[in-house]
Amino acid sequence: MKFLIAVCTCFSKLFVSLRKLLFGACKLLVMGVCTSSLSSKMAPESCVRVRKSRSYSSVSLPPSSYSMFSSSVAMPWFGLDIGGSLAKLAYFEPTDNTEAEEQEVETLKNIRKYLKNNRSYGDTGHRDVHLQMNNVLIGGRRGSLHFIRFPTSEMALFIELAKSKGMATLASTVCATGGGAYKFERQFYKELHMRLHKFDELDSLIRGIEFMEANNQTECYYLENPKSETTEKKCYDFSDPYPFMVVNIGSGVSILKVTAPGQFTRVSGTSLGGGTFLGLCCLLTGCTSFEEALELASQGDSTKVDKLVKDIYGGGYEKFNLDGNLVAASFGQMISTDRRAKVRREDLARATLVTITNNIASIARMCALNEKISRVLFLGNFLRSNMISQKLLSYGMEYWSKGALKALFLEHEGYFGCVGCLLELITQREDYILKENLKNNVVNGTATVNGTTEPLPTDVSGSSNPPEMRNGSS
Ligand SMILES: Nc1ncnc2c1ncn2[C@@H]1O[C@H](COP(=O)(O)OP(=O)(O)OP(=O)(O)O)[C@@H](O)[C@H]1O
Ligand SMILES: CC(C)(CO)[C@@H](O)C(=O)NCCC(=O)O
Repeated sequence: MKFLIAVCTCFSKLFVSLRKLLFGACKLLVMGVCTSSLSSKMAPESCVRVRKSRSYSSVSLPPSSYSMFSSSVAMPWFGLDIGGSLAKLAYFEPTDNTEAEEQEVETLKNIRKYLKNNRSYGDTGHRDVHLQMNNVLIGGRRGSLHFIRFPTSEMALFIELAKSKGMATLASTVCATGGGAYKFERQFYKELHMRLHKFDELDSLIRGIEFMEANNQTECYYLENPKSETTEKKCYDFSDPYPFMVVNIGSGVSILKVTAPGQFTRVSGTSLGGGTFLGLCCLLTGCTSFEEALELASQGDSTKVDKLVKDIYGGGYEKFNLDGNLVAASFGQMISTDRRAKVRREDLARATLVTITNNIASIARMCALNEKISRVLFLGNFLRSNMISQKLLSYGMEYWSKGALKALFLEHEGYFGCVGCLLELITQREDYILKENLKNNVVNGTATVNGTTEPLPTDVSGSSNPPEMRNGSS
Protein backbone atom coordinates (compact mmCIF):
# COMPACT_ATOMS: atom_id res chain seq x y z
CA MET A 1 0.00 0.00 0.00
CA LYS A 2 2.82 2.40 1.02
CA PHE A 3 4.53 1.58 -2.23
CA LEU A 4 1.32 2.36 -4.15
CA ILE A 5 0.96 5.75 -2.40
CA ALA A 6 4.64 6.56 -3.09
CA VAL A 7 4.20 5.74 -6.79
CA CYS A 8 1.01 7.84 -7.01
CA THR A 9 2.71 10.79 -5.28
CA CYS A 10 5.65 10.48 -7.63
CA PHE A 11 3.40 10.51 -10.71
CA SER A 12 1.38 13.44 -9.40
CA LYS A 13 4.60 15.46 -8.77
CA LEU A 14 5.85 14.59 -12.21
CA PHE A 15 2.55 15.71 -13.71
CA VAL A 16 2.67 19.09 -11.92
CA SER A 17 6.32 19.63 -12.90
CA LEU A 18 5.54 18.88 -16.52
CA ARG A 19 2.68 21.35 -16.45
CA LYS A 20 4.92 24.01 -14.90
CA LEU A 21 7.43 23.39 -17.63
CA LEU A 22 4.74 23.66 -20.27
CA PHE A 23 3.39 26.91 -18.86
CA GLY A 24 6.89 28.31 -18.51
CA ALA A 25 7.65 27.51 -22.13
CA CYS A 26 4.31 28.90 -23.32
CA LYS A 27 4.86 32.08 -21.35
CA LEU A 28 8.28 32.65 -22.86
CA LEU A 29 6.88 32.10 -26.31
CA VAL A 30 3.82 34.30 -25.79
CA MET A 31 5.83 37.17 -24.40
CA GLY A 32 8.20 36.90 -27.26
CA VAL A 33 6.03 36.53 -30.29
CA CYS A 34 6.17 39.89 -31.90
CA THR A 35 6.66 40.85 -35.50
CA SER A 36 5.90 44.12 -37.11
CA SER A 37 6.38 46.47 -39.95
CA LEU A 38 6.89 50.18 -39.63
CA SER A 39 5.00 52.39 -42.00
CA SER A 40 7.74 54.93 -41.64
CA LYS A 41 9.24 57.22 -44.23
CA MET A 42 12.67 55.94 -43.34
CA ALA A 43 13.06 52.40 -44.52
CA PRO A 44 15.56 52.57 -47.32
CA GLU A 45 16.48 49.24 -48.77
CA SER A 46 20.02 49.69 -47.55
CA CYS A 47 18.59 49.54 -44.05
CA VAL A 48 17.26 46.02 -44.23
CA ARG A 49 19.62 43.84 -42.30
CA VAL A 50 19.92 40.27 -41.19
CA ARG A 51 19.26 40.19 -37.50
CA LYS A 52 20.93 37.78 -35.11
CA SER A 53 18.15 35.94 -33.33
CA ARG A 54 17.34 36.93 -29.78
CA SER A 55 15.44 34.83 -27.32
CA TYR A 56 12.30 36.95 -27.45
CA SER A 57 11.87 37.55 -31.14
CA SER A 58 10.77 35.74 -34.26
CA VAL A 59 9.02 32.76 -32.66
CA SER A 60 5.56 31.80 -33.83
CA LEU A 61 2.76 30.07 -32.02
CA PRO A 62 -0.60 28.89 -33.32
CA PRO A 63 -3.18 31.57 -32.44
CA SER A 64 -5.07 29.18 -30.16
CA SER A 65 -2.05 28.95 -27.88
CA TYR A 66 -1.87 32.59 -26.97
CA SER A 67 -5.52 33.36 -26.76
CA MET A 68 -5.57 31.54 -23.44
CA PHE A 69 -3.42 34.24 -21.92
CA SER A 70 -4.19 37.58 -23.40
CA SER A 71 -7.76 37.44 -24.60
CA SER A 72 -8.78 38.23 -21.04
CA VAL A 73 -7.13 41.65 -21.16
CA ALA A 74 -10.03 43.61 -22.53
CA MET A 75 -9.65 46.39 -25.05
CA PRO A 76 -8.70 49.14 -25.44
CA TRP A 77 -4.99 48.63 -24.76
CA PHE A 78 -3.29 51.89 -23.87
CA GLY A 79 0.07 52.80 -22.39
CA LEU A 80 0.38 56.36 -21.10
CA ASP A 81 3.62 58.13 -20.23
CA ILE A 82 2.99 61.49 -18.57
CA GLY A 83 6.30 63.36 -18.55
CA GLY A 84 7.35 66.80 -17.35
CA SER A 85 6.75 68.36 -20.80
CA LEU A 86 4.86 65.87 -22.96
CA ALA A 87 2.34 63.11 -22.39
CA LYS A 88 2.75 60.17 -24.76
CA LEU A 89 0.12 57.58 -25.55
CA ALA A 90 0.67 54.20 -27.26
CA TYR A 91 -2.60 52.73 -28.48
CA PHE A 92 -2.84 49.15 -29.77
CA GLU A 93 -5.58 48.67 -32.32
CA PRO A 94 -6.28 44.96 -32.93
CA THR A 95 -6.84 43.91 -36.52
CA ASP A 96 -7.70 40.28 -35.73
CA ASN A 97 -11.01 40.92 -34.00
CA THR A 98 -13.30 37.99 -33.36
CA GLU A 99 -16.98 38.23 -34.20
CA ALA A 100 -17.81 38.77 -30.54
CA GLU A 101 -15.39 41.67 -30.44
CA GLU A 102 -16.94 43.17 -33.54
CA GLN A 103 -20.06 43.48 -31.41
CA GLU A 104 -18.08 45.63 -28.95
CA VAL A 105 -19.86 48.29 -27.01
CA GLU A 106 -20.60 51.47 -28.92
CA THR A 107 -18.30 53.62 -26.77
CA LEU A 108 -15.29 51.47 -27.53
CA LYS A 109 -16.05 51.57 -31.22
CA ASN A 110 -16.31 55.35 -31.14
CA ILE A 111 -13.05 55.75 -29.25
CA ARG A 112 -11.30 53.47 -31.74
CA LYS A 113 -12.70 55.40 -34.70
CA TYR A 114 -11.87 58.75 -33.17
CA LEU A 115 -8.24 57.83 -32.47
CA LYS A 116 -7.73 56.12 -35.81
CA ASN A 117 -9.42 58.63 -38.07
CA ASN A 118 -7.74 61.77 -36.73
CA ARG A 119 -4.23 63.12 -36.71
CA SER A 120 -4.94 65.92 -34.25
CA TYR A 121 -6.94 65.85 -31.07
CA GLY A 122 -8.15 69.17 -29.76
CA ASP A 123 -5.69 71.99 -30.49
CA THR A 124 -2.56 70.37 -29.15
CA GLY A 125 -2.79 66.58 -29.43
CA HIS A 126 -0.96 64.95 -32.37
CA ARG A 127 -0.72 61.46 -33.76
CA ASP A 128 2.69 60.72 -35.27
CA VAL A 129 1.36 58.85 -38.27
CA HIS A 130 4.83 58.33 -39.75
CA LEU A 131 5.77 56.25 -36.68
CA GLN A 132 2.74 53.95 -36.79
CA MET A 133 3.67 50.24 -36.63
CA ASN A 134 1.46 47.78 -38.45
CA ASN A 135 1.18 44.05 -38.13
CA VAL A 136 2.59 43.95 -34.60
CA LEU A 137 1.98 40.96 -32.40
CA ILE A 138 1.48 41.85 -28.75
CA GLY A 139 0.20 39.40 -26.17
CA GLY A 140 -1.01 37.10 -28.91
CA ARG A 141 -3.02 39.78 -30.69
CA ARG A 142 -2.16 41.22 -34.05
CA GLY A 143 -2.70 44.87 -34.80
CA SER A 144 -1.31 48.37 -35.21
CA LEU A 145 0.49 50.54 -32.72
CA HIS A 146 -0.45 54.23 -32.84
CA PHE A 147 1.57 57.00 -31.24
CA ILE A 148 -0.02 60.15 -29.86
CA ARG A 149 1.44 63.06 -27.89
CA PHE A 150 0.17 66.24 -26.28
CA PRO A 151 1.62 68.76 -23.83
CA THR A 152 1.36 67.70 -20.21
CA SER A 153 0.23 71.24 -19.43
CA GLU A 154 -2.97 70.40 -21.33
CA MET A 155 -3.80 67.37 -19.19
CA ALA A 156 -7.05 68.91 -17.97
CA LEU A 157 -8.21 69.37 -21.57
CA PHE A 158 -7.16 65.84 -22.45
CA ILE A 159 -9.17 64.45 -19.55
CA GLU A 160 -12.14 66.59 -20.67
CA LEU A 161 -11.81 65.25 -24.21
CA ALA A 162 -11.60 61.63 -23.00
CA LYS A 163 -14.70 62.28 -20.91
CA SER A 164 -16.59 63.68 -23.87
CA LYS A 165 -15.76 60.50 -25.81
CA GLY A 166 -17.36 58.37 -23.10
CA MET A 167 -14.25 57.02 -21.37
CA ALA A 168 -15.87 57.62 -17.99
CA THR A 169 -18.59 55.09 -18.81
CA LEU A 170 -16.02 52.30 -19.13
CA ALA A 171 -14.91 51.22 -15.68
CA SER A 172 -11.26 50.89 -16.46
CA THR A 173 -7.67 50.73 -15.43
CA VAL A 174 -5.07 52.33 -17.63
CA CYS A 175 -1.38 51.62 -17.32
CA ALA A 176 0.54 54.81 -16.80
CA THR A 177 4.11 55.84 -16.17
CA GLY A 178 6.13 59.05 -15.80
CA GLY A 179 5.84 61.58 -12.99
CA GLY A 180 2.34 62.55 -14.14
CA ALA A 181 1.02 59.08 -13.36
CA TYR A 182 1.42 60.09 -9.73
CA LYS A 183 0.59 63.77 -10.09
CA PHE A 184 -2.65 63.30 -12.04
CA GLU A 185 -3.83 60.05 -10.47
CA ARG A 186 -6.64 61.63 -8.46
CA GLN A 187 -7.81 63.75 -11.36
CA PHE A 188 -8.11 60.66 -13.59
CA TYR A 189 -10.12 58.84 -10.98
CA LYS A 190 -12.35 61.80 -10.17
CA GLU A 191 -13.12 62.86 -13.75
CA LEU A 192 -12.91 59.58 -15.67
CA HIS A 193 -13.43 56.92 -12.99
CA MET A 194 -10.18 55.60 -14.30
CA ARG A 195 -7.58 53.94 -12.14
CA LEU A 196 -3.99 54.48 -13.13
CA HIS A 197 -1.97 51.35 -12.75
CA LYS A 198 1.45 52.86 -12.24
CA PHE A 199 4.75 51.55 -13.51
CA ASP A 200 8.21 52.95 -13.05
CA GLU A 201 9.21 55.26 -15.90
CA LEU A 202 12.71 53.86 -16.35
CA ASP A 203 11.60 50.20 -16.19
CA SER A 204 9.00 51.03 -18.84
CA LEU A 205 11.56 52.91 -20.92
CA ILE A 206 13.97 49.97 -21.07
CA ARG A 207 11.21 47.52 -21.76
CA GLY A 208 9.90 49.72 -24.58
CA ILE A 209 13.37 50.09 -26.13
CA GLU A 210 13.94 46.34 -26.12
CA PHE A 211 10.55 45.60 -27.61
CA MET A 212 10.71 48.22 -30.36
CA GLU A 213 14.25 47.40 -31.31
CA ALA A 214 13.44 43.71 -31.55
CA ASN A 215 10.36 44.38 -33.65
CA ASN A 216 11.45 47.05 -36.05
CA GLN A 217 14.32 46.28 -38.35
CA THR A 218 15.04 49.94 -38.95
CA GLU A 219 14.62 51.25 -35.38
CA CYS A 220 18.26 51.88 -34.55
CA TYR A 221 20.51 54.12 -36.64
CA TYR A 222 23.66 56.22 -36.53
CA LEU A 223 24.82 59.19 -38.57
CA GLU A 224 27.57 58.76 -41.09
CA ASN A 225 29.77 61.84 -41.62
CA PRO A 226 27.92 63.87 -38.99
CA LYS A 227 29.90 67.03 -39.76
CA SER A 228 29.27 67.14 -43.47
CA GLU A 229 26.27 68.53 -45.33
CA THR A 230 25.67 65.09 -46.75
CA THR A 231 25.18 63.32 -43.43
CA GLU A 232 23.42 60.01 -43.92
CA LYS A 233 21.25 57.96 -41.58
CA LYS A 234 22.52 54.37 -41.51
CA CYS A 235 20.85 51.40 -39.89
CA TYR A 236 22.69 49.90 -36.95
CA ASP A 237 22.43 46.23 -36.08
CA PHE A 238 21.62 46.37 -32.41
CA SER A 239 20.62 42.73 -32.07
CA ASP A 240 23.50 41.96 -29.71
CA PRO A 241 23.24 45.11 -27.63
CA TYR A 242 24.53 44.51 -24.10
CA PRO A 243 25.99 46.41 -22.39
CA PHE A 244 24.83 49.77 -23.67
CA MET A 245 24.11 53.19 -22.26
CA VAL A 246 20.84 55.12 -22.58
CA VAL A 247 20.78 58.89 -22.49
CA ASN A 248 17.12 59.85 -22.27
CA ILE A 249 16.78 63.54 -23.09
CA GLY A 250 13.35 64.63 -21.92
CA SER A 251 12.68 67.73 -19.82
CA GLY A 252 15.69 66.59 -17.78
CA VAL A 253 18.21 63.90 -18.67
CA SER A 254 18.55 60.40 -17.21
CA ILE A 255 21.60 58.28 -17.99
CA LEU A 256 21.30 54.51 -17.61
CA LYS A 257 23.60 51.55 -17.98
CA VAL A 258 21.80 48.50 -19.38
CA THR A 259 23.58 45.19 -18.87
CA ALA A 260 20.99 42.51 -19.77
CA PRO A 261 17.30 42.37 -20.76
CA GLY A 262 15.43 44.48 -18.23
CA GLN A 263 18.54 45.01 -16.11
CA PHE A 264 19.83 48.51 -15.68
CA THR A 265 21.10 51.12 -13.24
CA ARG A 266 20.62 54.89 -13.40
CA VAL A 267 24.22 56.03 -13.36
CA SER A 268 23.68 59.76 -13.66
CA GLY A 269 21.51 62.59 -14.88
CA THR A 270 21.48 66.31 -15.48
CA SER A 271 18.87 68.99 -15.04
CA LEU A 272 20.14 70.72 -18.17
CA GLY A 273 17.93 68.97 -20.73
CA GLY A 274 15.19 69.51 -23.27
CA GLY A 275 13.16 71.58 -20.82
CA THR A 276 16.15 73.86 -20.28
CA PHE A 277 16.60 74.35 -24.02
CA LEU A 278 12.97 75.28 -24.55
CA GLY A 279 12.73 77.40 -21.39
CA LEU A 280 15.86 79.40 -22.18
CA CYS A 281 14.87 79.77 -25.81
CA CYS A 282 11.47 81.16 -24.86
CA LEU A 283 13.18 83.65 -22.53
CA LEU A 284 15.86 84.71 -25.00
CA THR A 285 13.93 84.79 -28.26
CA GLY A 286 10.29 85.13 -27.31
CA CYS A 287 9.44 81.93 -29.19
CA THR A 288 6.46 79.94 -27.97
CA SER A 289 6.96 76.36 -29.13
CA PHE A 290 9.61 73.68 -29.59
CA GLU A 291 9.02 73.72 -33.33
CA GLU A 292 9.57 77.48 -33.48
CA ALA A 293 12.69 77.22 -31.32
CA LEU A 294 14.16 74.60 -33.67
CA GLU A 295 13.22 76.62 -36.74
CA LEU A 296 14.99 79.68 -35.32
CA ALA A 297 18.02 77.58 -34.40
CA SER A 298 18.25 76.20 -37.92
CA GLN A 299 18.66 79.78 -39.23
CA GLY A 300 21.14 80.89 -36.58
CA ASP A 301 24.89 81.08 -36.07
CA SER A 302 26.10 80.14 -32.58
CA THR A 303 29.57 81.58 -33.13
CA LYS A 304 27.99 85.05 -32.85
CA VAL A 305 27.11 84.15 -29.27
CA ASP A 306 29.78 81.72 -28.07
CA LYS A 307 33.44 82.51 -27.49
CA LEU A 308 35.61 80.08 -29.46
CA VAL A 309 39.14 78.89 -28.75
CA LYS A 310 40.35 81.03 -31.69
CA ASP A 311 38.64 84.12 -30.19
CA ILE A 312 40.99 83.63 -27.27
CA TYR A 313 44.12 82.17 -28.92
CA GLY A 314 43.84 83.63 -32.39
CA GLY A 315 43.99 79.99 -33.57
CA GLY A 316 44.07 76.54 -31.97
CA TYR A 317 45.54 75.69 -28.58
CA GLU A 318 47.96 73.22 -30.15
CA LYS A 319 49.68 71.96 -27.02
CA PHE A 320 46.46 70.36 -25.84
CA ASN A 321 45.02 69.67 -29.22
CA LEU A 322 42.14 72.15 -28.93
CA ASP A 323 40.96 73.20 -32.36
CA GLY A 324 40.43 76.95 -32.90
CA ASN A 325 36.76 76.38 -33.79
CA LEU A 326 35.91 74.66 -30.54
CA VAL A 327 33.63 76.51 -28.15
CA ALA A 328 35.77 77.81 -25.31
CA ALA A 329 32.92 79.55 -23.44
CA SER A 330 29.26 79.10 -24.31
CA PHE A 331 27.53 82.51 -24.55
CA GLY A 332 30.97 84.03 -23.90
CA GLN A 333 30.50 86.78 -26.52
CA MET A 334 27.42 88.10 -24.81
CA ILE A 335 29.42 90.06 -22.24
CA SER A 336 30.03 92.63 -24.98
CA THR A 337 27.40 95.39 -25.33
CA ASP A 338 28.18 95.70 -29.03
CA ARG A 339 27.72 92.02 -29.69
CA ARG A 340 24.53 91.93 -27.67
CA ALA A 341 23.17 94.76 -29.79
CA LYS A 342 23.90 92.88 -32.99
CA VAL A 343 22.87 89.35 -32.03
CA ARG A 344 19.77 87.89 -33.69
CA ARG A 345 17.10 85.69 -32.11
CA GLU A 346 18.16 82.92 -34.47
CA ASP A 347 21.75 83.07 -33.18
CA LEU A 348 20.56 82.91 -29.58
CA ALA A 349 18.34 79.91 -30.33
CA ARG A 350 21.21 78.12 -32.08
CA ALA A 351 23.64 78.85 -29.24
CA THR A 352 21.15 77.58 -26.67
CA LEU A 353 20.68 74.36 -28.63
CA VAL A 354 24.43 73.88 -29.07
CA THR A 355 25.18 74.63 -25.41
CA ILE A 356 22.63 72.16 -24.05
CA THR A 357 23.54 69.46 -26.57
CA ASN A 358 27.31 69.73 -26.04
CA ASN A 359 26.88 69.60 -22.31
CA ILE A 360 24.82 66.41 -22.58
CA ALA A 361 27.40 64.90 -24.94
CA SER A 362 30.15 65.72 -22.49
CA ILE A 363 28.37 64.12 -19.50
CA ALA A 364 27.36 61.08 -21.57
CA ARG A 365 30.94 60.61 -22.70
CA MET A 366 32.29 60.71 -19.16
CA CYS A 367 29.65 58.22 -18.00
CA ALA A 368 30.39 55.85 -20.89
CA LEU A 369 34.12 55.94 -20.26
CA ASN A 370 33.59 55.48 -16.54
CA GLU A 371 31.33 52.48 -17.12
CA LYS A 372 33.49 51.12 -19.95
CA ILE A 373 30.64 51.11 -22.42
CA SER A 374 31.12 51.95 -26.09
CA ARG A 375 27.55 52.24 -27.44
CA VAL A 376 25.43 55.14 -26.32
CA LEU A 377 21.76 55.30 -27.26
CA PHE A 378 20.35 58.83 -27.29
CA LEU A 379 16.59 59.21 -27.14
CA GLY A 380 13.78 61.39 -25.78
CA ASN A 381 11.65 64.01 -27.50
CA PHE A 382 14.38 66.64 -27.37
CA LEU A 383 15.73 64.79 -30.40
CA ARG A 384 12.38 64.92 -32.23
CA SER A 385 12.97 66.42 -35.70
CA ASN A 386 16.23 67.72 -34.27
CA MET A 387 19.01 66.83 -36.70
CA ILE A 388 21.24 69.64 -35.39
CA SER A 389 21.54 67.96 -31.98
CA GLN A 390 21.82 64.47 -33.46
CA LYS A 391 24.76 65.61 -35.56
CA LEU A 392 26.43 67.37 -32.64
CA LEU A 393 26.04 64.33 -30.40
CA SER A 394 27.40 62.01 -33.08
CA TYR A 395 30.37 64.21 -33.81
CA GLY A 396 31.04 65.03 -30.15
CA MET A 397 31.06 61.40 -29.04
CA GLU A 398 33.31 60.29 -31.86
CA TYR A 399 35.72 63.23 -31.81
CA TRP A 400 36.33 63.38 -28.09
CA SER A 401 36.66 59.63 -27.66
CA LYS A 402 38.89 59.32 -30.75
CA GLY A 403 36.39 56.94 -32.29
CA ALA A 404 35.93 54.71 -29.24
CA LEU A 405 32.32 55.74 -28.60
CA LYS A 406 29.37 55.48 -30.94
CA ALA A 407 26.23 57.60 -30.74
CA LEU A 408 23.09 55.70 -31.71
CA PHE A 409 19.52 56.91 -32.14
CA LEU A 410 16.06 55.34 -32.30
CA GLU A 411 13.23 56.19 -34.70
CA HIS A 412 10.50 56.30 -32.04
CA GLU A 413 12.46 58.95 -30.07
CA GLY A 414 10.25 59.63 -27.06
CA TYR A 415 7.67 56.84 -27.21
CA PHE A 416 9.49 53.97 -25.49
CA GLY A 417 8.13 54.66 -22.01
CA CYS A 418 4.50 54.41 -23.09
CA VAL A 419 5.15 51.28 -25.18
CA GLY A 420 6.90 49.61 -22.23
CA CYS A 421 3.97 50.57 -20.06
CA LEU A 422 1.47 49.03 -22.49
CA LEU A 423 3.48 45.80 -22.49
CA GLU A 424 3.32 45.75 -18.69
CA LEU A 425 -0.46 45.67 -18.93
CA ILE A 426 -0.33 42.54 -21.03
CA THR A 427 2.40 40.64 -19.24
CA GLN A 428 1.21 41.43 -15.73
CA ARG A 429 -2.11 40.00 -16.71
CA GLU A 430 -0.45 36.95 -18.23
CA ASP A 431 1.72 36.49 -15.15
CA TYR A 432 -1.37 36.62 -13.00
CA ILE A 433 -3.19 34.00 -15.05
CA LEU A 434 -0.15 31.75 -15.07
CA LYS A 435 0.25 32.06 -11.31
CA GLU A 436 -3.41 31.28 -10.80
CA ASN A 437 -3.17 28.26 -13.07
CA LEU A 438 -0.12 26.97 -11.28
CA LYS A 439 -1.80 27.49 -7.93
CA ASN A 440 -4.81 25.50 -9.14
CA ASN A 441 -2.57 22.77 -10.49
CA VAL A 442 -0.86 22.36 -7.18
CA VAL A 443 -4.13 22.41 -5.25
CA ASN A 444 -6.22 20.07 -7.36
CA GLY A 445 -3.79 18.63 -9.84
CA THR A 446 -5.76 19.91 -12.82
CA ALA A 447 -4.82 22.48 -15.39
CA THR A 448 -7.04 25.45 -16.13
CA VAL A 449 -5.63 26.70 -19.36
CA ASN A 450 -8.66 28.68 -20.46
CA GLY A 451 -7.48 31.87 -18.80
CA THR A 452 -10.43 32.30 -16.46
CA THR A 453 -9.50 33.54 -13.06
CA GLU A 454 -11.14 34.64 -9.87
CA PRO A 455 -12.36 38.23 -9.77
CA LEU A 456 -9.28 40.40 -9.66
CA PRO A 457 -8.28 42.66 -6.85
CA THR A 458 -8.06 46.25 -7.97
CA ASP A 459 -5.19 48.35 -6.82
CA VAL A 460 -4.07 51.84 -7.72
CA SER A 461 -0.65 51.44 -6.18
CA GLY A 462 0.81 49.63 -9.16
CA SER A 463 2.33 46.93 -7.02
CA SER A 464 1.80 43.24 -7.54
CA ASN A 465 -1.85 43.23 -8.53
CA PRO A 466 -2.67 42.77 -12.19
CA PRO A 467 -4.53 45.36 -14.21
CA GLU A 468 -8.23 45.17 -13.63
CA MET A 469 -10.26 43.29 -16.21
CA ARG A 470 -12.27 45.65 -18.33
CA ASN A 471 -15.96 45.22 -18.81
CA GLY A 472 -16.13 46.86 -22.23
CA SER A 473 -15.88 44.33 -24.97
CA SER A 474 -15.33 41.15 -23.05
N1 LIG B 1 5.76 69.59 -29.12
C1 LIG B 1 6.63 69.73 -28.12
N2 LIG B 1 6.30 70.47 -27.04
C2 LIG B 1 7.17 70.61 -26.02
N3 LIG B 1 8.40 70.06 -26.00
C3 LIG B 1 8.79 69.32 -27.05
C4 LIG B 1 7.91 69.12 -28.15
N4 LIG B 1 8.55 68.31 -29.03
C5 LIG B 1 9.75 68.04 -28.53
N5 LIG B 1 9.92 68.65 -27.32
C6 LIG B 1 11.15 68.54 -26.53
O1 LIG B 1 11.07 67.31 -25.84
C7 LIG B 1 11.27 67.51 -24.43
C8 LIG B 1 10.41 66.52 -23.68
O2 LIG B 1 10.83 65.24 -24.04
P1 LIG B 1 10.14 63.93 -23.46
O3 LIG B 1 8.72 63.88 -23.86
O4 LIG B 1 11.00 62.79 -23.88
O5 LIG B 1 10.31 64.16 -21.91
P2 LIG B 1 9.25 64.24 -20.71
O6 LIG B 1 8.76 62.87 -20.47
O7 LIG B 1 8.25 65.28 -20.97
O8 LIG B 1 10.22 64.73 -19.55
P3 LIG B 1 10.74 63.95 -18.26
O9 LIG B 1 11.06 62.54 -18.70
O10 LIG B 1 11.96 64.68 -17.84
O11 LIG B 1 9.62 63.99 -17.30
C9 LIG B 1 10.91 68.95 -24.19
O12 LIG B 1 11.57 69.46 -23.07
C10 LIG B 1 11.35 69.62 -25.47
O13 LIG B 1 12.72 69.93 -25.45
C1 LIG C 1 13.18 63.61 -12.93
C2 LIG C 1 13.17 62.83 -14.23
C3 LIG C 1 13.63 61.39 -13.95
C4 LIG C 1 11.72 62.79 -14.72
O1 LIG C 1 11.61 62.08 -15.90
C5 LIG C 1 14.06 63.49 -15.31
O2 LIG C 1 13.59 64.73 -15.64
C6 LIG C 1 15.53 63.58 -14.91
O3 LIG C 1 16.22 62.61 -14.93
N1 LIG C 1 16.04 64.79 -14.57
C7 LIG C 1 17.41 65.03 -14.20
C8 LIG C 1 17.60 64.92 -12.72
C9 LIG C 1 19.10 64.88 -12.37
O4 LIG C 1 19.67 63.78 -12.34
O5 LIG C 1 19.68 65.94 -12.18
